Amino acid sequence: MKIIAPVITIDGPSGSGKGTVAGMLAKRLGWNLLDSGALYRLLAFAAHNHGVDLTNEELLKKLAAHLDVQFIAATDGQLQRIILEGDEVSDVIRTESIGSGASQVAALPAVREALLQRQRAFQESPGLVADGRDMGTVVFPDAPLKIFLTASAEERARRRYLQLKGKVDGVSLSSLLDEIRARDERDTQRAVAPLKPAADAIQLDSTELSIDQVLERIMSEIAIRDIAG
Ligand SMILES: Nc1ncnc2c1ncn2[C@@H]1O[C@H](COP(=O)(O)OP(=O)(O)OP(=O)(O)O)[C@@H](O)[C@H]1O
Ligand SMILES: Nc1ccn([C@H]2C[C@H](O)[C@@H](COP(=O)(O)O)O2)c(=O)n1
Repeated sequence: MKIIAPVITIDGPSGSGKGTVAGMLAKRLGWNLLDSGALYRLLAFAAHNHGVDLTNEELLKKLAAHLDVQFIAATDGQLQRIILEGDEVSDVIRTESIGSGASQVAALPAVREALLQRQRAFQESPGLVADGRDMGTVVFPDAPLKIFLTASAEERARRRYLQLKGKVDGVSLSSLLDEIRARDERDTQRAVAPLKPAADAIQLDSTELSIDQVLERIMSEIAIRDIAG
């Protein structure tokens, strides 16, 4: 009999801290990690490299189905690495402009369909922590623990500003806030798999919480459910 590995989903808007918390949680539990946003970012990046327009649903669907990508799991000294067509792209896909492109391609139903099985394939023993926008609603609807992580747009822009300041030229708090609001609008208003909490998700507002406090809240929900053995 095949044992189905448990999944913890963490969904929420950009900058709420999903990726950070998902990575820490996966490490603490010794589970696999799915950064689903990276797949949409990789597609936007690959489209740019191959000269594919971000509105060309047919070509993007083909590109998504054949995306040559490798996720190399984090080790003690190193974060997860992402390799696209043989090149390391872990950092270059993190810009706000690739994020915006990802949000555009993610609104196309054929693209989401093409990436669905690839995401579900991450559900392997001993368990999976998956972060994104539709992990709890569409990709892993049976997950035993679903978190919907939020924070005010102003706090999310502030976090992003601190993250990019000194690394990216010309970064400004007000333009980051505008970009975050535009991405929220596109991700929540699209027709297919919009960003929204699953009916059975636990909503956690991290505006006033540290990363460690968020992690401990999630650990206590795991303990209550006795999910991680
Ligand atoms: N609770 C928190 N308090 C302060 N800073 C935080 C908190 N959570 C995350 N951060 C910081 O905010 C920044 C954005 O976090 P992160 O990339 O995890 O967000 P995200 O929700 O995954 O965003 P995206 O969806 O755009 O990838 C990072 O620099 C991270 O260290
Ligand atoms: N499950 C997902 C994950 C991501 N997206 C889209 C929407 C986001 O704006 C974009 C980039 O994601 P991020 O890396 O910032 O988490 O990708 C989605 O539609 N569904």
